[in-house]
Amino acid sequence: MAQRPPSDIARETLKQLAVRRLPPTPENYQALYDEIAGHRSPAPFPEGPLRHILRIIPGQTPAQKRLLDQFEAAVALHDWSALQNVLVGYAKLGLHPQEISVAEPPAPAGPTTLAVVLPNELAEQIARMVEYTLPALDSEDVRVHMLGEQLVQFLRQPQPPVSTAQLMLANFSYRLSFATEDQAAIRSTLLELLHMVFENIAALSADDQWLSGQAEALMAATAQTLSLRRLDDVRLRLKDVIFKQTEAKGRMVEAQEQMKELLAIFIDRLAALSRSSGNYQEQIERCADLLGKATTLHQITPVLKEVMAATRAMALDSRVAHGELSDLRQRTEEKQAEMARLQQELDRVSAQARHDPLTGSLNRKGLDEVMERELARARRQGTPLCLALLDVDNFKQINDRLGHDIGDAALVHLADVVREIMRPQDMLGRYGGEEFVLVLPDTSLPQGVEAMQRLQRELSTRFFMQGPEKVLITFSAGVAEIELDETSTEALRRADQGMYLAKRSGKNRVMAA
Ligand SMILES: Nc1nc2c(ncn2[C@@H]2O[C@H](COP(=O)(O)OP(=O)(O)OP(=O)(O)O)[C@@H](O)[C@H]2O)c(=O)[nH]1
Repeated sequence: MAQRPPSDIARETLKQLAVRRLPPTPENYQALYDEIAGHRSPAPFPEGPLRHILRIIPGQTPAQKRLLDQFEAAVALHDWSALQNVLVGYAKLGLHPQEISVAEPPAPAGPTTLAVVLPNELAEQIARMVEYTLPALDSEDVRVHMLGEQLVQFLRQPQPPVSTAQLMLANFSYRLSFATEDQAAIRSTLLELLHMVFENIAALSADDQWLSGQAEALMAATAQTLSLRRLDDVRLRLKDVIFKQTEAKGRMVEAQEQMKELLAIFIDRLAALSRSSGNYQEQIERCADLLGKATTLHQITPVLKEVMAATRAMALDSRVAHGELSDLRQRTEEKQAEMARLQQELDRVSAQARHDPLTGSLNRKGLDEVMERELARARRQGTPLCLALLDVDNFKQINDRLGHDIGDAALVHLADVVREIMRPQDMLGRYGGEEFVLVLPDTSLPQGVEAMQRLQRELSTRFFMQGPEKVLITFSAGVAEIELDETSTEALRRADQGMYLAKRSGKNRVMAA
């Protein structure tokens, strides 16, 4: 079919616009034109959007500037293949950093291909930061891990170009923002769940003061944002709760068993009693019958004898049964009284619990009280008071290698050595999982540091034996002397910082804070 000249098609298009009463917009004109011409016109060149891109792509280095000029020319000429070359040029800037010389700040215009590269030290710092971040993210988020690993790999190449690093960092941090949002949501949902569990424990144990007290403490701990220390606290308390619940359940099962036994004996006795009274009834009826028929004293005498014997046997049986039953009742009452006493005792001791059940050292509550008491005394008497915070070194390894129970035993060993080595007036409290606080009255900072170092030396000579294996337990510690205007919490925070420094400086050492 012969092609119609464009002027013809244009005329026809205008006519059709009028005939079809279409608004004369460029889109309607284009669509009608295509219809009449019988083909689709090529899409217009996107000059506007491309000029927008032109304004934002980097053009600092001479190489970038050169490519920018080429980009502008390609847009002006509507030249797709020139544009393609420019894009390939940009990609190469990032792909071959070794061909690009360092230029920071950018060198004056020149013919060589130059790009700004990241100083190696900075690149390494960023790489490490990304590396440290990755384990904290959800391992199921494959994309963020992949982007992170690519970024780390790229940053560890010699002289990574800033522009590529910037792009990769932007991609990674975009993805990271979702991942961290997810993490925050997971944490708060977990906290809510924990909170619900604790609420449930509290509701179930409303009549047990100790349990509901512990459950309240757990609820308070989970009402705040999470920190490792708080989690440790929650874990320890939960351990206590589980222990107490298991113990209480065991006692209940035992009591139930005893009650069942008593009831079984009781039923046996009742059955025996009704059996013997049934026999008695029969005997008496038979005797009454014989008596009715008897006409002589001779005939009556054996009947009377039988009645007497049956009555005596019945009375004896009743006495025995009565004796046994009152014995049973007494034993039941004693059991009940003992259980009530045990429960009261347990509640009383638990309510006042100041000690950690594992190591026998003070618990947080006991420690707080002791610190306040010693602080008041030190202020009254004008004597120095030191707080030392010690954390067992590499304790996770002990747990992982020897098991949690042996880990527990190691903590008990440490507490025993502390009690043996330190002065009687020094007090030991368990602050968290493998963290302990020592309250050292009448002790200046140098003396406190000296005392803790002595403890370290002694601990290294008293091995924690595991069969034939000698397990060496060491710790890092920070020591703070409480200042005049300071609270014990503030001093403890300083000691914590000292301990942290001791860990950072290689562990098994004591730092004054
Ligand atoms: N067996 C036992 N382990 C506990 C107890 N409380 C805390 N832990 C464990 O102690 C370990 C502490 O590990 P980290 O905080 O990594 O410390 P670490 O291994 O001592 O390392 P550093 O402190 O850096 O020397 C964790 O594995 C806890 O599970 C406890 O009561 N018994």
